[in-house]
Amino acid sequence: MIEVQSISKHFGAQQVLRDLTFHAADGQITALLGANGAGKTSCLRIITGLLRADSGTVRVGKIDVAAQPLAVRRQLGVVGDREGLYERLTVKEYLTLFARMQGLTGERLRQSLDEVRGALELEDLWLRRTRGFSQGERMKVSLARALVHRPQHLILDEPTRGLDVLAARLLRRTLLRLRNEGTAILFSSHVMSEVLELSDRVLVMAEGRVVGAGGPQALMREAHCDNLEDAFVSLAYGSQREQVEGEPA
Ligand SMILES: Nc1ncnc2c1ncn2[C@@H]1O[C@H](COP(=O)(O)OP(=O)(O)OP(=O)(O)O)[C@@H](O)[C@H]1O
Repeated sequence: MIEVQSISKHFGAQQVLRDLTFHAADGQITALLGANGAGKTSCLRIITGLLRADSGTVRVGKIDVAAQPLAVRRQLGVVGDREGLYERLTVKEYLTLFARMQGLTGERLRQSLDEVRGALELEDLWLRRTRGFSQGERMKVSLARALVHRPQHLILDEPTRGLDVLAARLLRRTLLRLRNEGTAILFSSHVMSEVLELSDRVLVMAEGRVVGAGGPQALMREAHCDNLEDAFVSLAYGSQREQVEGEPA
């Protein structure tokens, strides 16, 4: 479970997160929907420990991110908005490096590498250096890096951006399988069809707060809309914006 409790964040004079509270449960896919600049990436970066909140707490699997960032990283897989591939390394070398940094050795290391190579269809790329990889190839390697230590929690920032149909489909299939295995998945997206297909729960963010939360169907009912895009527009750009999710997770 990922628990975000009353986090706030300023950049200079700009307040980007305002007393933000929500949770993402194990065995569920939770989507963060919000306009450009709503604060999704800032929020995800705080959860992963890349950015510090001004106030509030984040717990991943009950561990406080600010107090024990390394312990949290062991439980967390992250596919970020900036791909950090090491272009001189082959896929195998790159994933081995990250798996070792997560403490995997010997048979466990070998098994984990075999698993991600098969699950993400990396066979043809395995011994290639990542320099010049296409967007879809880079995503597959990033996702493999995020999953190689079998984390209980997975965070993805706009994961299907720039992917072709087959790569996006592989990603969606992988997320649904992980969800069914009990992983807590939190992802941001602007693609309504993808959010509708994948999400058990949607958090609509506007101006650094959650202004709507629930299953896609429930959000549509709440907004009196028959599609998610209209419901999102109504909730995110409606005149009355109140934080609706204030309960401790
Ligand atoms: N390091 C930073 N320094 C200054 N301002 C920042 C920084 N990071 C984010 N911001 C600002 O905070 C606001 C929220 O940005 P953030 O990237 O969290 O939004 P987002 O919801 O992910 O947007 P998008 O959908 O466009 O990716 C934006 O106005 C952005 O310019």
